[in-house]
Amino acid sequence: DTGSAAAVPIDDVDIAYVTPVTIGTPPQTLQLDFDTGSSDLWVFSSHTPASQVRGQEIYSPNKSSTAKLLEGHTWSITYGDGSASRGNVYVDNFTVGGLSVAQQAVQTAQQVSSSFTSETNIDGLLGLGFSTLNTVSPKSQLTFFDNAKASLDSPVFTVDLKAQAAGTYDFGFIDKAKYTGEITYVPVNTNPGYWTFTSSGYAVGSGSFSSQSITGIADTGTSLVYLPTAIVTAYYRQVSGATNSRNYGGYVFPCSSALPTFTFGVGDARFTIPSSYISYSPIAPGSSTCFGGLQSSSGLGINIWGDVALKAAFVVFNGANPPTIGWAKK
Ligand SMILES: O=C(CCCl)NNC1=[NH+]CCN1
Repeated sequence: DTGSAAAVPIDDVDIAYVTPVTIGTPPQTLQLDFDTGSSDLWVFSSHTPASQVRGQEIYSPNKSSTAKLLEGHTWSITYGDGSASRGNVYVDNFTVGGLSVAQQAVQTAQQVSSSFTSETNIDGLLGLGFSTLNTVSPKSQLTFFDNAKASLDSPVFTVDLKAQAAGTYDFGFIDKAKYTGEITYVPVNTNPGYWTFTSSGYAVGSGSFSSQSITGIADTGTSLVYLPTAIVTAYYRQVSGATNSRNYGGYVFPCSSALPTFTFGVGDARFTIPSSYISYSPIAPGSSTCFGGLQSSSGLGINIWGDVALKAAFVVFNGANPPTIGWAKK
């Protein structure tokens, strides 16, 4: 088996990407944020208070002849950005890009935090982290990828995110048309359950490459790149007018400033994030102050290679034993 589905940016700064999925019988279509940084599959639902729903599509299990309540099971999750949700659990038929899983655990939201209510283009999340992170209690549930893995031609999924264009999530195969050159694979540490790998270093603009280990997670569910303060200050030192603003919660700079590129290493390979991806967005519509796509991870306790970095590569999430992660140019 294989599957392939579009990853569509939800706004003009690629804050997140959504992918269509169908749930139940007859099929209900929702747009989910595929998230390699978590492992719960949750949806806005008929259980979500109307006051917390602002145009999102909802899943109604009572309209699906194949839905079954997972008695006595609940879930509750808080993400790295402080957003949160919780609720009940059903199992139902679930399809992504032609790839179907019967009896997929679908977590229905009874409560979502304000940032999910405000994100009107996201109808829920589909976790692609390791199932050890799943929050369902008393029995944790498997991710869509873990449920599908045995029937896939190859136990992999690939991520091809694009700037202001539709990319793809492929399951079960590696599409040679989506990348150039070789794929550089490096080990993954599955503890505690993220796709954690170690980058081999970085360079700012045309500067020299600094070889150093930077351990972090490949996270499609996070918009920006969060790295150690020393690296981030070295970057913004090259940006005139840049400052680390407590007010705006990170590095900002005049939108007119020239930004260097940012290069990161994976093994012997080098990936360059274009300046345009790092000139992330005006801090408010029409403002001449811009917020950076590269920020410090010091407040997080973890380094995160989010969409700003993933957009610069074709990434293979290899779920074999042991798992590895592969990066290629495109
Ligand atoms: O929660 C994280 C970071 C884990 Cl360290 N990524 N996934 C996600 N989903 C929604 C916001 N962020």
